[in-house]
Parts: sequence; structure tokens; C-alpha cells
Amino acid sequence: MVKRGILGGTFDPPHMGHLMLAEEACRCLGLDEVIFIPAGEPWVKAAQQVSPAAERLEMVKLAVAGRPCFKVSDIEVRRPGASYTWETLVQLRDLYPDDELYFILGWDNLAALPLWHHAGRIITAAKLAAAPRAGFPRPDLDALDARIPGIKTATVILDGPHVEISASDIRARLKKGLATDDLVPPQVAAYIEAKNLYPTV
Ligand SMILES: Nc1ncnc2c1ncn2[C@@H]1O[C@H](COP(=O)(O)OP(=O)(O)OP(=O)(O)O)[C@@H](O)[C@H]1O
Ligand SMILES: O=C(O)c1ccc[n+]([C@@H]2O[C@H](COP(=O)([O-])O)[C@@H](O)[C@H]2O)c1
Repeated sequence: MVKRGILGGTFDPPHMGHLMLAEEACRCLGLDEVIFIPAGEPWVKAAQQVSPAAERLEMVKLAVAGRPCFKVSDIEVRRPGASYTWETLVQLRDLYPDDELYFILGWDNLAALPLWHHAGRIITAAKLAAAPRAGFPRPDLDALDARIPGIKTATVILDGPHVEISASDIRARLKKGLATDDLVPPQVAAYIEAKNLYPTV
């Protein structure tokens, strides 16, 4: 049976924290591959300015280049309207009926899952693998299970390193003209510079 990880994100921009997260999930769960899926329209971030989906998709492709276990899907970029994870996972479940699917996310997002669309459908289609996120506590699975029945058994809590990297911090640094060495893969840094995606203000 093939074990696939699915890492959804806004990826504005993709960073080393995402690559370390995917590597940690591969190592802990014995995944055969991780599919990175940039959100076409991240509805939770509707109030903030987000880079065009085509640019984020391109950056994700650059970020994973040379890592054969990491793939990229444009399934959410091509699907019109708000990007809902349950729809993506139902599509992937149909595509890979016999595979073990893990939706990978940080502890910050696991805690927010009761606010997501059809969280029950998410855990029917896939298991969850939740990794530490610097600044966020280990999620209380019993409390979450009271709100989303079944989530406790559907979730694997990963106990990897707390990596203090976030896309919002990177955008803020770039807007101030500060260096982002070691925070984003060099090929992504070159793309950001060439396209002037986060201009200095
Ligand atoms: N440093 C990190 N450690 C663990 N998980 C992370 C880390 N960075 C991102 N993630 C997780 O990766 C997924 C995609 O994250 P996203 O693309 O929104 O990046 P982000 O750094 O959280 O962005 P922003 O700071 O703009 O909110 C989310 O589930 C998030 O929790
Ligand atoms: O489906 C939802 O309702 C939903 C709500 C918030 C976030 N998500 C997904 O969670 C992933 C990480 O989101 P974000 O906002 O942290 O980049 C990404 O794949 C989003 O589409 C999904």
C-alpha cells in the first residue's frame, strides 16, 4: 500500500519550515511521497493580500525541485472558488482509493480545524499528521474530539523540532529589505527577487 502525505498551504512563499515539515512527516510515518498543494483561494486569508496562485504554484515547484519524494499538485489552483480541504481530499481519495493518505498540518491549523468546512469529511477521507508549530501548544485531542467526533483516532501527533519559520515573517523581512538566507530555498529566493513579489516599502 502506498502511503502519501498531502501538504496544503498558501505558500506565500514556500519556506524551509515547509520542507522540514514534509521531511519530518516522511521520516515519522514512512511516507512514499508528499504532495504539496497550494491553495487557489485560501478563504481564511480573504481579508489579506495574497500573491497570485500562479506565482505561489511556481514557487512551490521550485522549492521541491530535486527532491523526488516531493510532488506538486495544481488541483486547488485549477478548481474555481474557495479552496476547501475536504473537496481536495475527497478528490484524492477517489484518485487513490487503496492508499493511506495523511493530511499534514501544523499544530496551529489542527487547533483551528473545528472552523474549517466539513471537518468530518476531512477525517473520513484522510488521516491527519500534526507537527509542532513554534508558539502553539500541543493540541488537546480529547477537546478536539468533542467538537469533531473521530478526530482523536484519525490524528497522529508528530513530535519533531519546533521550527521558527513562517511565511508572514519572511514577507515582513522582505518588505523591510532584510535578508532571508536559510529561510527560503535559494531557487525560491531568486524567483522572488526576479519577480519582485514582496517589494520593499
Ligand atoms: N515552521 C513550521 N513548522 C510547522 N508547520 C508549519 C511551519 N510553517 C508552516 N507550517 C504548516 O504548513 C502549512 C502551510 O502553511 P502556510 O503556507 O500557511 O505557511 P505559514 O508559514 O503558516 O504562512 P503565514 O505565516 O503566512 O500564515 C500549515 O498547516 C502550517 O501550519
Ligand atoms: O477547508 C477549509 O475550510 C480550510 C480552512 C483553512 C485552511 N485550510 C487549508 O489548510 C492549509 C493551510 O492553510 P494556511 O491558511 O495555513 O495556508 C491549506 O491547504 C488550506 O487550504 C482549509
